[in-house]
Formats: sequence, structure tokens, C-alpha cells
Amino acid sequence: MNPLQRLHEAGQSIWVDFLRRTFLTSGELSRLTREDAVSGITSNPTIFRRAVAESVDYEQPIQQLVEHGSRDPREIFYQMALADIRAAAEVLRPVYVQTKGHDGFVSFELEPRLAHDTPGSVSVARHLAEHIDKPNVMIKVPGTSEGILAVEELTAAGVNVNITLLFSVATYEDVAEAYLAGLEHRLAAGQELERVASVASFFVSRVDSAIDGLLPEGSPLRGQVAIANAKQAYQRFLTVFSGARWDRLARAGARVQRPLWASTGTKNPAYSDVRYVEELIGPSTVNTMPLSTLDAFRDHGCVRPLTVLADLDEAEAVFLLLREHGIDLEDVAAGLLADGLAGFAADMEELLAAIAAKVKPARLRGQNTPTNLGVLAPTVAKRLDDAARNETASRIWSRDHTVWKPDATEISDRLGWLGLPETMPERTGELQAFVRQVRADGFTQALLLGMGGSSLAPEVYRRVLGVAPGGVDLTILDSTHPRAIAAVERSRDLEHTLVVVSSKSGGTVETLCHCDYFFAKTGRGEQFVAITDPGSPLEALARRRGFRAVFLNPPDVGGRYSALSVFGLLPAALIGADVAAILEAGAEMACACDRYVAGSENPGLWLGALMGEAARAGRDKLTLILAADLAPFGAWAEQLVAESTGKEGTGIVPVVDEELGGVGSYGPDRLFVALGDVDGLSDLAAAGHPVARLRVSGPERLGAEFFRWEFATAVAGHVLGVNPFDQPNVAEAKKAALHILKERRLDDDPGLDDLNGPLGSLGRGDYVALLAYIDPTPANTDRLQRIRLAIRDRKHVATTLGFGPRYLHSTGQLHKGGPDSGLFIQVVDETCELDLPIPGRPFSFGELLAAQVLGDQLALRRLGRRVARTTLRALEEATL
Ligand SMILES: O=P(O)(O)OC[C@H]1O[C@](O)(CO)[C@@H](O)[C@@H]1O
Ligand SMILES: O=C[C@H](O)[C@H](O)COP(=O)(O)O
Repeated sequence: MNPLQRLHEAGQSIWVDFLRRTFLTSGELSRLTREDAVSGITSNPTIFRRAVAESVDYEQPIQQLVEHGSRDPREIFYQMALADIRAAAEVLRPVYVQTKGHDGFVSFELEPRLAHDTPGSVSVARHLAEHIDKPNVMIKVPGTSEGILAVEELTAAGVNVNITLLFSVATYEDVAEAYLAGLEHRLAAGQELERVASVASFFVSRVDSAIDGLLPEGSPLRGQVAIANAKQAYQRFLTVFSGARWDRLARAGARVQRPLWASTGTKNPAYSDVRYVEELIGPSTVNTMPLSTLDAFRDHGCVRPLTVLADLDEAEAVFLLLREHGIDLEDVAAGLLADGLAGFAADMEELLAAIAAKVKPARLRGQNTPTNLGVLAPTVAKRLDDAARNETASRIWSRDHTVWKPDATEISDRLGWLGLPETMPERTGELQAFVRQVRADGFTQALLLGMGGSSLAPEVYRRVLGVAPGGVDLTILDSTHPRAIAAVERSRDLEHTLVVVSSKSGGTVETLCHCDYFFAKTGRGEQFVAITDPGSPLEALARRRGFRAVFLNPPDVGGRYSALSVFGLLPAALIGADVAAILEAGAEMACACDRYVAGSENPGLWLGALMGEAARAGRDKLTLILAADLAPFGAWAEQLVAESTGKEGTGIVPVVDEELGGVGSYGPDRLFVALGDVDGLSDLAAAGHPVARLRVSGPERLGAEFFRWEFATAVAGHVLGVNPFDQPNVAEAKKAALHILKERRLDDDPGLDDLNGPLGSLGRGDYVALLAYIDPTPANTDRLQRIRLAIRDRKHVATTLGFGPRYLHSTGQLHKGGPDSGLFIQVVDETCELDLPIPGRPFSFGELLAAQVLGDQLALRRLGRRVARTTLRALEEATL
């Protein structure tokens, strides 16, 4: 017999304080049970943290779980850990059977966050016990006062409990009392007692570590207190589990709650490495040992039976002396409990972080491949360090509004986008069923009416993905130009067109006017569907008019953050896109942006830090260079970035669809971000412009890109110190336009301007925004694009192009709230012979558009911004 076997013979159960997958699968545990009389296992968050972080055992299981759709590190942890616990329970089952339920247990610890939550502990422990579904499993509950209350309830419910983190004899007694009370409940209820088992994990070596530090160097008390403390606990055990009260329970089949000596690995190398085993040998006890202690004891452990009962007088003397030193063991125990919980909590967090780092699927790894961040590299690196220190990503995921502003208004109720990849899969069935019915009812086309956040993502889906077999063709209308409306109307078979009215607020004037216009044309509610927030005026209108359906979106999702909500996904479903795959891609990116993924590994955090720091360093022209198959994504990202960051006099000016030029075309105010496969950036990088490349593996990855940019924009807002979820200046132009219409002030229009002055005013760091209130045809777009490039190359300033009123719901916020560096050139029709009335309104579409031109001009002028009005032809003459 080796010393371990002799220890077993002396009445002590030997458990190992260790767990790892290969420990089970290699047959090692099984060998230990055969050769070393090992009869149990304990685990805790530290053990799991080390198992995952310090071995390769979990690489493959994690990848497999990810492939099966698991994303959340916590969920992955439970899947893996519980699989291990079950497997260990199987290995130990023969012991359990042979000992008739006395031994052969595996312990799994509750998360430390439940330590002060009795109902939470009870419910999670019961759930775990049911879920693991093995008779020889114990759930570990900490010995806090709330934990002890849970022990009573759990015992009464027949759950095996291992009470952990016990340092004080008084607390030990409370624990034993809770166990007895739990058994008595069972007895009173006529339930069996025999299958209920429990151990009380009394920690040993940690007590010496704490007390030794309080004693003077060379004190003979050093290294004595932990064992004396445990011996006292054993004395209490003998008392509690004897006498009439216990006998009554024992007669009904109850098992004693065995003291388990935990923390028996020697921490102080000056002490014997088997000290906390040799000194505490006795019947009805368990010693859980780390593998090193197990090996040491097998090698040179000495079994003197009943050491736990030896030298009790000395133990008493130790306590007296301790008091003379003014050390209160109860205080020390309380501190050790608090430290123990904090340590396990930290290990749990680290464990989840380690899982998250492995979860990130290979295809999202290395997403951030900066060609050359040049001058920005140190500031971005510093920002990422700060983010790690301040737990920025973690706080964003915890929806902590103070990441942005001390006031929660329009922040706390705007963070729903973070959860969409997780929550929206529930609704895909509903969306697809709707589309099937629409098709079955003969609709072959769809027309989406919406502005900004309610139309830009649908437009990206439609233009990037096309219409799949089984989908309906989708057109988006976000112009009030009469010719654009007439063109849309002409291009479709209205009778077979489903009209999607999309507005979060349900009060956007353009959308409601479009809705009235097309409703008057068809008069059939079943041709219409609304997407809106619960309780909006559009919901009421849709119900009044008998729309075919009303899709209510979660109200905590802001318009420009709604691509992965119903606002984006219903239109995507209509064109036959694989909505589940879009969300899957979004979920992968959400996972890559997780709180546990730090620094440059976190695609959203990294991009946000880059955009924000670039803007702070004067490189506020975020120039997006998109691969051809992703080009339509630019308009969506433009709204997201501009409307989110352009406020309080700061902001990022997104520059999209500006053809790539030579090095000389650009000033030092640019940051280039390339998406997908694009060439031609090396010269810019070589010339010192910061250039970042984001890998996108194909259009089907749109869901991931939406999420990446949303997260990045939220981070950029944090870096700039603004609230990225409001749009405080949008109302100014809206109000002005409605006032003009109400007061019939269209005749006050100041007319056209000479462009020489404004163009001559352009300086370094400025940008020119072409605001086109003309028909947004491809031909007009081409002409405006040529003008942009000419201005850029001649004046070395960034240029943007937006059609009105569409841009009002996108970059309009930035124009008014952002930095005062824009020159705004409104491009209007020379004449417009066509106008369209709006049913039930005292103004036409032509008048609405004219009022919007004037309204925005007034709003810009009031803020002292440079604004000029011209026609396309005059602009060509002035610039080409
Ligand atoms: O979805 P709604 O409420 O019609 O709003 C459309 C757009 O208008 C804005 O509120 C700006 O006017 C955007 O933020 C929004 O995306
Ligand atoms: O149940 C076992 C305990 O968690 C373990 O023994 C603690 O040991 P430590 O003090 O070495 O961390």
C-alpha cells in the first residue's frame, strides 16, 4: 500500500482539487481511483481558468461549440464545464456505487456573483443539479450568510451541497446547522434522506498565509493556526453530528456532512509539502489535494491515524496566544472570505476572457490590418490602453451611459442594437412567413418609403445582395423631388407592389407624405405594411387604414443603428436574403467586439479608437474606400458616422464615393479606411497618410460590417466626448421648413449666389458638401461627381455629395452640429415643370422640397455656416 492508500484506510477520502479535459479523457483520473484510492474531485473558478488558459484541451471544444452556434463565452464555459463534470461523475460512478452513495463525488462551484443572493443561488444550484443529472455531483455554495440560507433550502430540496470558503469555526457550525435543518425539512415532508450528501469545505493553508503575515518574524505561532483551527472545526463536527437531534436523522438514513479539508496545497515553501494532509487525518473527513500535494503524499506522506484529534490542548494554547497578539481569528476569517470571493470572481472574469479570445472565429481574427497608421499609431495605441484600463468595451456591453455622458437621456434607451444579433433570430420565422404570404398573394415588387436610418440599410441589402430567387424586387424612395417620385411610380406595377412604410418615429414628414400619396393611388390597406416603434403615429395610421401588417421594432434601437433590426431585416427578407446568415455574421462580429476582446484584437473598439483619435488629431475626414461589391455600404456608414459624431462643434466627416486620387489631391486632414479588396492605397500610405484596411470576406458578411461600424461609431463618440445616439441639430432645419410651409413663405427665397466668393474662402481642413435638390438620376449623379473631383483636386479639400432631402436625415446633423469647416453648396433645379400634389396636405411635393432647401439654408446661416445656392450648370461653369 502506498501512503495514499493508507490514508484512505485511515478513514479519510482523498479527492483531487483539479480538473481538466485530458485528465478525464486520458484515463488519468480513472488510474488515480484505482491506484491511489482517489474518490472525488473538486473544482472552482481558478481551476477552470487555468484549465482553459493554460492548456490546449479546450481549443477544439470551443471551436466546435462556435461552429454549432454558441457565441457567448459564459454559455460556452457552462457547456464545457458541465460536460467535464458529467464525464468526471461517470468516472467516479463505480466509487459512488461501491460506497453506497458515501463517496465518489464531483463538485462544481456556483459563480461568485451569486455569493450574496440566496434565491439566485438556490435557483441556479437547483437548475445545475437537474441539468447535470448525476447523483454523485455536489454544487459548491460559499459560506456567506446568504449562501448558508441557500444551503438549508437546497438540502431540503435534495441537492447535494459542498459549502466552500469556510475559514471560521463559528461559520462552520452555522453551515452544519443549515444542513441539519434542511434534512429536518425533508424528514417532516416524508422525503428520503439517504441520497442527500454534503461536505463542508474548511480552508486550511490560506489561514496560515494570512495569520503568518500578522505575526512577528520568527514567532512560534507561525504555521500553527490553520491546523489548530481545522482541529477545532472537527471537534464541532463531532458534537453536532451526535446526540439526540442527529440520531433521529441518522435513524431515518441521513449521512453526516463531512468536513472537507480544502486549500491543503502548501503555500509557504518553508513548510512541509504534505503538512496539511498529515496533521488532519481522521474518519469521516475528506482532503482535496492539488496534484502536486497528491504526488508529494504518495511519495513521502506519513499516515498517523487520528492526527486530527491529536494535541488538542496545544491547539487551544495557539488560540490563547493568538489573542494575546491581538489577532482576532474571526476578523481574519471574514477577510479571507471576502478575498476568496473576490479572487474567484476575478478568475471567473479571466476565464471568460480566455474563452472569448479563443471563440473569435478564425475569419474574424486579424481584421484590423493597418497598412500604416503613421502619426496616429501612438495615440491609437494609447487610447486602446486607456480603454483596457477603463474597461470601455465592458462598460459599453453593460450599457453604461457614463461611457458617453453623465446623463442617461437618449443613451440608456438607445443601446438595444448591442443585443440584436442575439435577439433577432427569434423573429426571422415571422419575417419569412410574412414574405411567403406576400409572394403567395401575388406581390412581385416592393416599394420602401423611409428616410435615413429607415431606408439606408434596406438600400445596402438591395444593392449589395440583389434579389434572390423567391424574393420580391425592392425599390427605395427617399426623395421628395416630384420627378423622382413620378419615376418610381412609372417604373412599377403598382397593383402588384407591396408598399413598406418605414419610420421609427412614425412622424417623418417625407415618409408620411409618400405614404399618403401612394395610399391615395391604391386605396388598399392590404398592400401596405408598416415598420415602426410601438405607439407611434404611424402605428395608429396603419391600424386605421387596415395595413396588411404592422411590424413593431424594439424602441431602444435608434434609426441609424437599426440595420440588424426589423427595419433592415424585413426588407432583406423581402429580397430573399438569408436573414439568419446576416444575423449570424452580426453575431460573430458582436462576439469579436466582446468585452473580453481587448485592444487591436477587437475590431469595433480598434476602429472606433482610430476614427476618434484621427478626428482629434485633425484627420477628421474619414475617407472610405470601398471594394466595388460593397460600394453601397458607404451611404449607410456615412449617416451612422456623421449623425452620431457630428455635434457639439466636433465630429467626423465621412467622405464616401469620392474616387481615389493621387497623393497630391489630399490634405493632412484625411484618414483612409478601406473595406474589402481595394488597390491603390500604398502611395497614400507611403506619403504618410494613415491608411487602415478592413478585411471583409464577401457581401454575405454585411451583418458583420453593420455591427462593426455601429460598435466603432459608439467608441468614436466616446473618444470625442459626444452622445452618439442623439441628433440634436436635425430639428432646426425641419422646423424651419415646416414654418416656411405653414406661413407660405416660399417667396422669401433669396435666390442663387455667386460661387466665386465661397469657393475662394476654402482653406486647409475645410470640406465642400454638395447638397443636391435635383432629380437624383444616375446622369445627375455623374455630373455632380465630376464637380466633386474637380473641387477636390483644385482646392485640396474633401468633398461630399448628398441629395436633398435624403442627406438631411444623414449628414445634416454634422453640417450644423459638427466642426465649422464645411462649405455647403445647394444645387437646385433651374426650373421644374413637374409638381405633384400630396393628398390631404396644403402643399405639394415641389413646395415641400423648396421649403426644405430654404429651411436648411436658414438653419445653416443661423449657425454662421457658409452656404451658397446654385444650379448644376452654374456649378459646372464655376468648377470644371
Ligand atoms: O425612422 P424615422 O423616425 O422616420 O427617422 C428617419 C431618420 O430621420 C432622422 O431622425 C433624422 O432626421 C434620422 O436619425 C433617422 O434615421
Ligand atoms: O474546494 C477546493 C478549494 O476551492 C481549493 O482547495 C482552494 O485551494 P487554494 O487555497 O489552494 O486556492
